[in-house]
Amino acid sequence: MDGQPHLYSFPTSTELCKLLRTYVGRCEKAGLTRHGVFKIAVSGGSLPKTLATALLAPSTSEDEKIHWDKWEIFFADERAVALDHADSNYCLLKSELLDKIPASEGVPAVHPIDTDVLNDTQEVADRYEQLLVKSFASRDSVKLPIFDLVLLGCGPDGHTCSLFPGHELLREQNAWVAPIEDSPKPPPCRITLTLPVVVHAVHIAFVATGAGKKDILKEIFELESGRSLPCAMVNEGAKGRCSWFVDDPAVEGVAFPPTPDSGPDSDE
Ligand SMILES: O=C1O[C@H](COP(=O)(O)O)[C@@H](O)[C@H](O)[C@H]1O
Repeated sequence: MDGQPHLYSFPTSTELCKLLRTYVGRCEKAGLTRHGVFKIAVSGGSLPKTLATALLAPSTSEDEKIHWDKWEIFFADERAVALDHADSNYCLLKSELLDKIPASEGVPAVHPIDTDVLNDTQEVADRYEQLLVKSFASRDSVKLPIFDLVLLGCGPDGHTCSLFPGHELLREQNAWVAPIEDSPKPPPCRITLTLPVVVHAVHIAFVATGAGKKDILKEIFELESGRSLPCAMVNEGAKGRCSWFVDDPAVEGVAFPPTPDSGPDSDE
């Protein structure tokens, strides 16, 4: 695998969703081969809707089939709010995707935050980290958890998860999950996977669609000033394990380093 992030650009989000499904399916297969389950961390924002379109479409072949009962779903970041709150990433994923999975296709294991301690964001983060320790302990020597796939969004300011530009959390090296109480995007109190955990995953993929992402993608991929943005730091840390799924409006006029292969992770 080469040392650069892969960039897959599609005329429309319909085409993007088709390839995103193929990519997630390959990541799932690799996870199942490796350890019999598929451990995925998902983001909020615009991602759950796109992911739902990709994954809820009927499968056209056995290869395309999603084995939901083998999925363990974690949250790349979460807002410190009740699970039925409009700001909750869990709530969003549930309404967009989880509630729509046909029962006959199996039920994924979903790991939301512990909402008993919402008044203490550090404790919410600590408990989520403990959950990861338990979930990953039997497999790894748990220096860092290794997700099979982390699915990320790219905010218009270059943030990803709840890692914001210039924030001290970008320097966190020890915690797996960290609290943030001064998020520049509301709500202020959140928890997030830290950068070392995100870039340690087997695969990392960004999904960014729409003309609203054009300026920030230009900065991330073309400009020196973009190198310190959280999304660019993921690119730098994950290199060839990182893929971007974008539509044409999101990358109009953006010059990218060439992607050397013909399809998502075709070298695996
Ligand atoms: O606040 C958040 O924003 C980012 C980006 O969202 P998008 O709507 O621009 O895709 C998201 O990835 C993150 O999970 C969420 O908490």
